[in-house]
Amino acid sequence: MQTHILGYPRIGSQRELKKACEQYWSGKINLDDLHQVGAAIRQSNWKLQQEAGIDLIPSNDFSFYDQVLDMSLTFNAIPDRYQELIAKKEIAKQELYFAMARGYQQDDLDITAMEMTKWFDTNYHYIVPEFKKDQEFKLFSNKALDEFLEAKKAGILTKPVLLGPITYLVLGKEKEAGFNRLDLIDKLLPVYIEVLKKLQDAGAVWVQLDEPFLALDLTAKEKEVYKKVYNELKKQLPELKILLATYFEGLKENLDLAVSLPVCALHIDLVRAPQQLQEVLDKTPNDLTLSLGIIDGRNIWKNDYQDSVAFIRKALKSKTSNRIMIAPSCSLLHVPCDLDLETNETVLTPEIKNWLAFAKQKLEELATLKAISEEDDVNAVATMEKLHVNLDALKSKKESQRIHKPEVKQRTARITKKDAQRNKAFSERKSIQHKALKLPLFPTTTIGSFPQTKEVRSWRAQFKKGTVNALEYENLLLEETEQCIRWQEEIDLDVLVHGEFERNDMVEYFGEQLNGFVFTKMGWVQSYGSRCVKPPIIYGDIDRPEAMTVKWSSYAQGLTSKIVKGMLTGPVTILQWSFVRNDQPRSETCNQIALAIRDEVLDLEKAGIRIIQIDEPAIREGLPLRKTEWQAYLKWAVNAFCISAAGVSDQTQIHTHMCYSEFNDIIEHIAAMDADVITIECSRSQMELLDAFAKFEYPNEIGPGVYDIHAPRVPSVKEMVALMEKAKLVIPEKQLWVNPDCGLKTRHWEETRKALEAMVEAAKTLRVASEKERLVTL
Ligand SMILES: CN1c2c(nc(N)[nH]c2=O)NC[C@@H]1CNc1ccc(C(=O)N[C@@H](CCC(=O)N[C@@H](CCC(=O)N[C@@H](CCC(=O)O)C(=O)O)C(=O)O)C(=O)O)cc1
Ligand SMILES: N[C@@H](CCS)C(=O)O
Ligand SMILES: [Zn+2]
Repeated sequence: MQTHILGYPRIGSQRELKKACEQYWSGKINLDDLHQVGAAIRQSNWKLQQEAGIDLIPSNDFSFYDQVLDMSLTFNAIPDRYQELIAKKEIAKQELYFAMARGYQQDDLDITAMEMTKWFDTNYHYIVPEFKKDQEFKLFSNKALDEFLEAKKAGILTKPVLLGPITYLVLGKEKEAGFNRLDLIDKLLPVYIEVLKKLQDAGAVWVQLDEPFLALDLTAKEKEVYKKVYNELKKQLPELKILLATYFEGLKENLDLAVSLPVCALHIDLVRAPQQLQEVLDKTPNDLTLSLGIIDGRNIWKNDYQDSVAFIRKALKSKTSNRIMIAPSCSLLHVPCDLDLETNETVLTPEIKNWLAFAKQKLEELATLKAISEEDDVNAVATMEKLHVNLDALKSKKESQRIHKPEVKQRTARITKKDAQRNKAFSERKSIQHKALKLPLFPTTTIGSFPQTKEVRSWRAQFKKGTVNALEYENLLLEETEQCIRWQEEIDLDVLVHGEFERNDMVEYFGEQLNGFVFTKMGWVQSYGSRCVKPPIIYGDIDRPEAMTVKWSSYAQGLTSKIVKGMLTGPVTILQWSFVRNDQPRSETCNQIALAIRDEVLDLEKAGIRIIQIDEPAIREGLPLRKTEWQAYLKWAVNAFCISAAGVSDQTQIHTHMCYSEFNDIIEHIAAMDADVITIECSRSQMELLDAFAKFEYPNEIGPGVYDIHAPRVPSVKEMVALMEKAKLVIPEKQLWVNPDCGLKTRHWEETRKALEAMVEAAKTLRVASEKERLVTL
């Protein structure tokens, strides 16, 4: 039996990659320096796995930005707009790669970045491949081979990891009409084969092809393409051992297809879909190796050895041990690097730490599981000891007094339908709110955060270190908030925000203040590119010991006669972006958070805040990957949002915000959230996302993002007016707000100011145009 992993976190345990990339982008280090950091991370990851005794160590799981973008560069799937950059400059591949990820605004060039979207149901974002009708592919980057050779030089024969061809195509987008991207497979496959041949010639024995789509709902055409592709690979590369990796879901009705593909090994996710083991065993041909994904690659709880060993032994009854591999369920990209770095016992108590395993600890778990499962004498001392230590940790968690709070459980049990309903319908609330708020047509606002400057972050870092005391820290933040309010008044925004300077992150900040959560110091996980998040850990029943944001919002409101919008993160997003307890349904945990947020909403209202935004960017990402499970999820998720929002009076306006979402297939549920105003990220899709709202005749108000904040570029008034004119074609103007896309926290003040000034001018231009139109029709 062999152990292997599908991928290891590549940010470095001290976030070395993030720091090096950002230094490179700001010109502080050169390309060689950056490459050295990358190489050091790879070496360290390989060594760690070697030391832990992992049998089959992956390579090419490293990436400077994103593994999907790596594939696009490998196959030369470079959108045409970058040709100008290639032609104009003798550009290094690495620079072109970053330009594709982040856009390029230099030397008179203004090239937009490629789109970014969620990686399945995770909080990781990938760069969406762009395909055109006459798309050609050729080998452009040798990254997979280079990294294989690099590891080989270090004495490790790795298993290179590539995104499988079908998943790669499905993850992409047709950028013009008239073709189906899956039909590009005939052009793509020869280049895949070229890459695989090179790896084989260089000595690779195993190659892992990630095909998570094989575990999702497939069309007949997709199924056919799976057969065609893997048969062709077998024909062209009969000697190469392909490990086909599925994860994030069970194979279900695709099982027959999966086991019929002529590959050497099939990896299945037994954490998400433990029930599939028996059927998979029944159907797996003798010569197909089965890789059991038994350690949770998406969560941070210690593995249950007893359970896992039972799974492994069950598999060993059907198959010989040389046909079994064990592994984490998916790449460890989604968990933090190393629990050993959590040394501050006041942040993470030893009791709770003893329940956890991060990536490095999961390697140890894997090796231990192999040792236990291969032990013939089940009473052997070493085996029993390891099992007992594990059992003790799990028992300590199960019985801990810290987890269960009867009053919290009783409160969620008492939730009624009425708790999730506003007093009056939106049609009536609308005029009550308009009278109370007196906002102009096309009201302007922002999504909440303003630049989190180095200074703001360093105050927080110093406060956490103890070199700045609580009062000094608070005063610095209050000053920053005041400047932010003055600044918004000056540029004449209609609905102001306090700026979110007090927040390290929109989820971690709330986690830190709620009971039932613990957080880490070094538990970073890559979110996109160099950006990381530190998900809090929900270990027990959740309640709110005291108000969390009222101080900031009411201070900001006290500074101005304009309306300041209160700013909260919603229950589904807090749930989705945290590591969640695994001893009760997610819906129950979500309801507990919803009640805590509801209390905060009511406290904000009491403190005189008249508009409250409850951000729910993760509602769509939380959708189950299989459609049959959507309804059940949407029911509890939307209900949790409603519970958090519905306690207010009709006069109080509730906003929500979502980004990276497509709404077509869930629009009725978005409508059921019944937020008075929804702001959505729209600029990169040129307002196309509004079509879903238009088709549904969505009655509530909408703020489509009028400019992309992911680049430092300042948009012109003209282009924002044009985008809003486009919006007006599908949504009545009385329903429309004007705001940017979200993410201003990642920008600098200079470009933020210029862009928002232009945005306010755009709104004013729209108002004048609308008044003219009104007079003409009179
Ligand atoms: C809206 N998005 C979010 C997602 N998930 C979240 N949990 N939160 C989100 O906001 N998912 C979808 C999108 C993803 N988008 C982003 C956007 C931006 C970031 C980001 O900026 N991440 C920061 C880390 C933020 C943070 O925690 N900051 C801390 C500082 C931590 C730190 O680096 N400290 C330094 C010392 C600082 C100093 O001295 O100056 C250190 O420890 O060395 C804070 O503000 O206190 C990032 O840097 O990557 C993420 C997702
Ligand atoms: N209020 C948050 C939403 C991000 S999705 C922000 O502006 O950063
Ligand atoms: Zn957002």
